[in-house]
Amino acid sequence: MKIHYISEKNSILNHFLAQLRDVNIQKDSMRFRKNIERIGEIMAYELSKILPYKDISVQTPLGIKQTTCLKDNVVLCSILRAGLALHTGFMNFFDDAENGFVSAYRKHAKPGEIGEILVEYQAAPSFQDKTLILIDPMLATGQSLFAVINKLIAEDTPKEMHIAVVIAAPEGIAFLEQNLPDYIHLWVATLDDSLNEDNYIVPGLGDAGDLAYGQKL
Ligand SMILES: O=P(O)(O)OC[C@H]1O[C@H](OP(=O)(O)OP(=O)(O)O)[C@H](O)[C@@H]1O
Ligand SMILES: O=c1cc[nH]c(=O)[nH]1
Ligand SMILES: [Mg+2]
Repeated sequence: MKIHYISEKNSILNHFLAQLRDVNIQKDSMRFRKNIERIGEIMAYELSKILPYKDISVQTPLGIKQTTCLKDNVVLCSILRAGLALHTGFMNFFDDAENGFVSAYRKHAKPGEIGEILVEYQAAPSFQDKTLILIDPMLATGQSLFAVINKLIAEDTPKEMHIAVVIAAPEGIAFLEQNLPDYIHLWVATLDDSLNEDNYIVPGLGDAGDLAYGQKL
């Protein structure tokens, strides 16, 4: 797996990340969602730098410009729920991408246990020979992404696969590195210290799905 850490240089990304984590600013769920969306836009731009491009000519009102545009079709696929706001950010830049949505949840997980990950709902196009970008803001143990990827690649083979996460724990990165094929790219906005006993990322930001959309039963 090729890993890209995109907040190593200072940029406005760090400003958005700081707001995401701040317990006081988190009370404003609209700002939380908007910051995740803005981070999605930045990640989409960084990721776009390594995608394949093709030569094209564009007719302007005054002449013809030889330039380039994306070569392959892109499919954006996010994991419910927390992936939705990040998905919107990616969609703002990859505006003609196809889109997919997959659910992943932990069945009977007791505190401190990972539990079985169930991937039940899936509404996604074919991504055979396309660029698949899998979107989820939090990479904790890596079990959710692993379960989703296994289900997806059992059905179709993308030409390229990119995983985009906002905050990653070293444990989750190590798990994906050991268990996923080398050709996959992992894009990490920021790397945190570790997981706590409930498999939450520390310092992290808390529960991304709840902060964006409210607590669930
Ligand atoms: O790496 P893992 O240990 O699998 O944890 C990460 C998962 O946890 C979060 O979703 P969550 O299960 O909280 O669902 P939600 O988005 O509905 O809140 C997050 O968005 C990931 O999908
Ligand atoms: O820290 C974490 C871990 C999983 N899911 C979250 O939303 N936050
Ligand atoms: Mg959650």
